[in-house]
Amino acid sequence: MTQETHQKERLYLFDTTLRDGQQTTGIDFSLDDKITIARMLDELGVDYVEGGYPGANPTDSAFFEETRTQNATFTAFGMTRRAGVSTSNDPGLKALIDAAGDAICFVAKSWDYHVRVALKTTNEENLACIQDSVMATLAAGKEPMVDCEHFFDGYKANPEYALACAEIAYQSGARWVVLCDTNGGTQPDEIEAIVKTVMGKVPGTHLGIHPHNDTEQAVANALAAVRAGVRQIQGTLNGIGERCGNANLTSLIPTLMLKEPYASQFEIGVTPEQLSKLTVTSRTFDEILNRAPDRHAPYVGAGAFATKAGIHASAVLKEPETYEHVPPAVVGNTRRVLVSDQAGKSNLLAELGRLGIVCDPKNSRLNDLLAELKEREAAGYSYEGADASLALLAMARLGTVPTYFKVESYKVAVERRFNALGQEIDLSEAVVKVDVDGQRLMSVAEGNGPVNALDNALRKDLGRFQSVIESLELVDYKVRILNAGTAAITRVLIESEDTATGERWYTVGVSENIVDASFQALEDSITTKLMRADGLMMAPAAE
Ligand SMILES: CC(=O)SCCNC(=O)CCNC(=O)[C@H](O)C(C)(C)COP(=O)(O)OP(=O)(O)OC[C@H]1O[C@@H](n2cnc3c(N)ncnc32)[C@H](O)[C@@H]1OP(=O)(O)O
Ligand SMILES: CC(=O)C(=O)O
Repeated sequence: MTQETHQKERLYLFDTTLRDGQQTTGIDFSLDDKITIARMLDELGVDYVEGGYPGANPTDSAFFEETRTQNATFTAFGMTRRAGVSTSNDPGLKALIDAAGDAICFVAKSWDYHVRVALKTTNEENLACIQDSVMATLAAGKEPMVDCEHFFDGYKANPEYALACAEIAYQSGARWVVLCDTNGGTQPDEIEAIVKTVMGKVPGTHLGIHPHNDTEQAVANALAAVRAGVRQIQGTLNGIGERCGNANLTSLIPTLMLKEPYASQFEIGVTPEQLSKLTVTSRTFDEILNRAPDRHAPYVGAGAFATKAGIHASAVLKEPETYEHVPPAVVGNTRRVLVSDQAGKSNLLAELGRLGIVCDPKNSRLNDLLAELKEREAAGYSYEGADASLALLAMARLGTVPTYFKVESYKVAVERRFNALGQEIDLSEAVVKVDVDGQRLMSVAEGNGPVNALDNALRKDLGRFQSVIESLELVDYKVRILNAGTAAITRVLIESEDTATGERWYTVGVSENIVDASFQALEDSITTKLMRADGLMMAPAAE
């Protein structure tokens, strides 16, 4: 019997987060950001890290002075030599060649329309610009590659010229000729067909793809190009990039490693161990960008393996494969069964388990709790994102929750007045009366708004519990108005942190009155802190 050995083909990942990603509206990396992100990308296992455009701005120039990647090929980006100028007289090209880095990726025109309008030169001179720039890079001992800008649009307008640009780049010695869907409008079938014709001029082992996401098909276009023969993919972390973004490497990496026909045909530089860090990499990157991670992101979003529907949850708990396309752990994500108005008993039991609340599935109070949760959700509560409030409610209905303090009453006054200089002064003042161990405590506090004043007053004096809540901090406060008109209901979600341990939890309040809704969420937050300090409530398993 002969054993069939199957050699996988190598597929290369080229990351342009620090270059095309920097062209995203609203994203502006600092030098420190770039250094951190380059390290993350290197650890993730991509083959190329394109660091930016040395010479174009002080951050990129400094970055190239300070940074080296350990594993990935560190790449500078820039344009080919300017038309009508020799390579030795082009300061931009000199800055690129002189910059640290192992490779240079040139952006070159490949659409004759752009040559005429943007460069204002001849087709022949543009071909000479490509050739000279590649050869100068080789002469400097670096790896040249050429991003053929607008390749697909250029091919549709003038196929001979677009192909001539790709061919001259390859024949001059470019390691990679990268076909760019710069305006992002090309469809997967077109990509596949056009790449196949380019393969007649440049072998697939030297071809790359750089798709943009303007029709939300950058990932599909990258995969179409791979099926047609290219062996390098350019993309970014979390899909950032000019306009609607680039091909999302955070989605492409697991697809290439876990899905057919790619998984059997190709290997990439990312190991299964590196793949298991994908979720943390993606979320850390969002943290650097100072934005909330997309809950619905494929593979890595908090909702990517979250099950809400009762019928699904019941099956997932029997065998996860029933509703999961891959096991969440392979990408470092976790399974989550949510409790909401779509839930059944299976959801509830799973979530109670995650919150560390032990409950016999036959406990008759479970059905009552589920019914109450659904009624509360109908009234505006949302427990999906408020696990501490859910835990408190469940513990109260299935067992007991200690009464640490009882709020007898509270009052808030909001005042706007003008001082002697005519300056406007906004003042909020709250008075809270609480009963702790039969002793009435009254606190008065001011704040920059009624909710802040209330929070300050409630936490000013909780008697013997005061030292326990000292490390409690509110880190986020979200208000949502649930229906329009005079009967509007307000839902308040509060995120709290124990600054001593770094633990965070979420509580919810709902009322026709924003102050009352906030007060409910604040009370739940403080009770959670006290119960955790007493070991009566666990921190939930990580999402
Ligand atoms: C498809 C892409 O994503 S390409 C991404 C390109 N990235 C960036 O542009 C970001 C960084 N860019 C910059 O900081 C600046 O544009 C610089 C420093 C590169 C150049 O700045 P300036 O010299 O002021 O030129 P400016 O930006 O106004 O115009 C670009 C010039 O380069 C020329 N040019 C554009 N592409 C190319 C190319 N591939 N090869 C040769 N020349 C080119 C244009 O014709 C234009 O020349 P002109 O000034 O004679 O009209
Ligand atoms: C080079 C590049 O970023 C593009 O053509 O889209």
